Amino acid sequence: MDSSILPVSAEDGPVYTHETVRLEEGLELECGVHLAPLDVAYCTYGTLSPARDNVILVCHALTGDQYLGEPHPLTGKPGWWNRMVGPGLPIDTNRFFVICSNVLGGCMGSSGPLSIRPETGKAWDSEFPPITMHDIVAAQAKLMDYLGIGRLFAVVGGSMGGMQVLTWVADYPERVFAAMPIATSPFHSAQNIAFNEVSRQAIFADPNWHDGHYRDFGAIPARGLGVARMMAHITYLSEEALSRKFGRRIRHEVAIAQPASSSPSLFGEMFEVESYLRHQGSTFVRRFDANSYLTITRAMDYFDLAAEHDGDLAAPFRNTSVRFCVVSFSSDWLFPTSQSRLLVRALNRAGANVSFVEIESDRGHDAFLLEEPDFDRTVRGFLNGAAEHADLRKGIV
Ligand SMILES: CC(=O)SCCNC(=O)CCNC(=O)[C@H](O)C(C)(C)COP(=O)(O)OP(=O)(O)OC[C@H]1O[C@@H](n2cnc3c(N)ncnc32)[C@H](O)[C@@H]1OP(=O)(O)O
Ligand SMILES: N[C@@H](CCO)C(=O)O
Repeated sequence: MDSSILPVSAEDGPVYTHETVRLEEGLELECGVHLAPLDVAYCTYGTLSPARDNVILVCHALTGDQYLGEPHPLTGKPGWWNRMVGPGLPIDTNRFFVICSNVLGGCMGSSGPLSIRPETGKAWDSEFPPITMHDIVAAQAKLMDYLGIGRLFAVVGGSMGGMQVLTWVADYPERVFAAMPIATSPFHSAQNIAFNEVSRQAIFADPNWHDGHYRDFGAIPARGLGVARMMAHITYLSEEALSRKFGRRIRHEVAIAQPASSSPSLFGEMFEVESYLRHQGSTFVRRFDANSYLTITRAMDYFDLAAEHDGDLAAPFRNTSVRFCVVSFSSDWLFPTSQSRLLVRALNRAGANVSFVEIESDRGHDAFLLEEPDFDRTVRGFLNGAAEHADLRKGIV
């Protein structure tokens, strides 16, 4: 293993890097397929300590990627957590070395439907094998092996990122010191599977779907994927947030732009909220692949930690030494606080060291991506407190 690719002090290298590693040995997936080679695309922020003990792995959500701190290469938009990760920010890169990798199944450089299948020389497209949260985390663990990082100081993530956090602790308990699952759940609920299914059906209904081989036809199911995102985006917000942003306002320039007609038109006027959702749908299809969307939503649907342990959610965490901080948002109706409470109760039954914070916010599920001072204080406090504890323990041992 060549560990020299990582800067180990500020003088040794840049504070931001992005790379893709190709692991020829590949990965044995839960479905039985041996996926080789395995590509993992990742970004790092900050500087690795000489003892390699300051690593925070940030796990991204369904349509996130490794560009949490830097502008997105396709859209040019700021990194999705650039207000959270950086020098002096709650996840302080003056202290911590942050790694974020594109999930297995994703479309930003890690192995997924866009990758070339060695046997055919063509992209996998819709034939990419089904994956689970365990596979996603196993790919990250292989990246950590490659980088020579044995133990993570912390694993942090929101939404599907939180599912990965829990999977890390369940699958690699000895490799995690602290864990922060945010706006997440130990299982994907029936309601959330239902929403995912509507998104998927929107994609399948697009005439450009072509059974997932749309790229062979030089097409993409943009309408279907766009509608999928529009629908999903509603679930990331809240009634209060939508009312505050748009109310029942009409988008006048659209209404005025309608062609003159003697008969009244059913859609002569467009509500601001309609325009907003169309914008969210159309910008999304420029940066995301439909087969990746299907692959990852299915991995979320399969996620149910208790079911894997005969219904006992405490089982995967029994006798864990990991310190947890579970965070939920009061207006999140996609991953409601009740699901975080279930998790916290199970962690308590398992004898885990766990704290729980429900952040008061009326901005719904995506609040974890937005400016929320109480949330920032919670993240900063937990990570710095855990770091002090880690240092203290080092002194004792
Ligand atoms: C953890 C992860 O991995 S997540 C990473 C995935 N990334 C995302 O989900 C990003 C997409 N999501 C969003 O943009 C989410 O709405 C949020 C919550 C993250 C951002 O929220 P906010 O900052 O409040 O932005 P808001 O929801 O108002 O959207 C702003 C966009 O809507 C557009 N917009 C606002 N009002 C209207 C309107 N009436 N008509 C058309 N467009 C509109 C803005 O121009 C802006 O466009 P841009 O993003 O292309 O610049
Ligand atoms: N905005 C987030 C929501 C899901 O957590 C995403 O697109 O991944």
